[in-house]
Amino acid sequence: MSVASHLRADNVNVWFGSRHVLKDVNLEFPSNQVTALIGPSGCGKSTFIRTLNRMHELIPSAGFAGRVMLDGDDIYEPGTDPVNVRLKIGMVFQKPNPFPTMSIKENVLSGLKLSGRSIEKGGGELVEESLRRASMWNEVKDRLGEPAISLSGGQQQRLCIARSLAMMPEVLLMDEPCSALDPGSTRRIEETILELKESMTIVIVTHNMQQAQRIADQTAFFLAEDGEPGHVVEFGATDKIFHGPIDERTNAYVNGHFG
Ligand SMILES: Nc1ncnc2c1ncn2[C@@H]1O[C@H](COP(=O)(O)OP(=O)(O)OP(=O)(O)O)[C@@H](O)[C@H]1O
Repeated sequence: MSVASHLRADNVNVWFGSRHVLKDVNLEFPSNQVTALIGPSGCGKSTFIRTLNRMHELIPSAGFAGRVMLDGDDIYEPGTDPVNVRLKIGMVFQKPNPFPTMSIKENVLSGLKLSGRSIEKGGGELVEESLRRASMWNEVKDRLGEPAISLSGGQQQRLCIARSLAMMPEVLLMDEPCSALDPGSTRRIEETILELKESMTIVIVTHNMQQAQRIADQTAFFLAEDGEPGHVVEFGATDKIFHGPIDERTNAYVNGHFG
């Protein structure tokens, strides 16, 4: 298993208009590891994760400074195509967002089609592989032509994961992927994440402290204090953040005293 560093944020700063919302974020995401981003609402976790694949810049008032290095190359380097960046660094959102009337199979292939990539041999093998990796092949293999809306919420979220996987990303960003799901579906997604990390780098925003401890190798605690921009208070091995944090604010947050 590779331990080479894969994704790295160097001095990331973010603004919305003139409002500075993230200050000097430096984080490292080694390959084959899951990193959890935790912190109270509004501290900038979603904003930060969107800088990691250049989705942040789709917001008109968005400002950005810093570097995000993918295997040594800055994804913000002038001349770099953001569409290519987003193919390598996929994203799964809080609310499952499959195309509701498109079939399960078409949904898996939809990201590829939208990006204009060619699909080999009708895509059958890729659909199967992606659904297997998202741990839902056995559930849907006999109903690939049915619309995505016929799936449960948890299945729809795994379909969205399969859609991302069909693009063969190197990194998967997940913004609270289980917040709309029941505990059973949440567990299944967590199992999927642990399997996926064997082949990619994963960054996940979560409000669920148990979830971070179950799946994350390392954890970063974000905080925005007294109108100041959000920043990383503490970053390290998940066990250390939850059971031996250095900073008193981390200790208070992970033990549910605020946020
Ligand atoms: N599109 C936007 N335009 C202006 N301000 C925004 C926009 N999106 C987020 N913000 C502001 O940026 C700050 C960080 O928001 P963000 O959603 O990243 O926080 P978060 O930690 O992910 O919160 P939550 O846990 O509630 O999802 C907040 O003050 C928010 O109001």
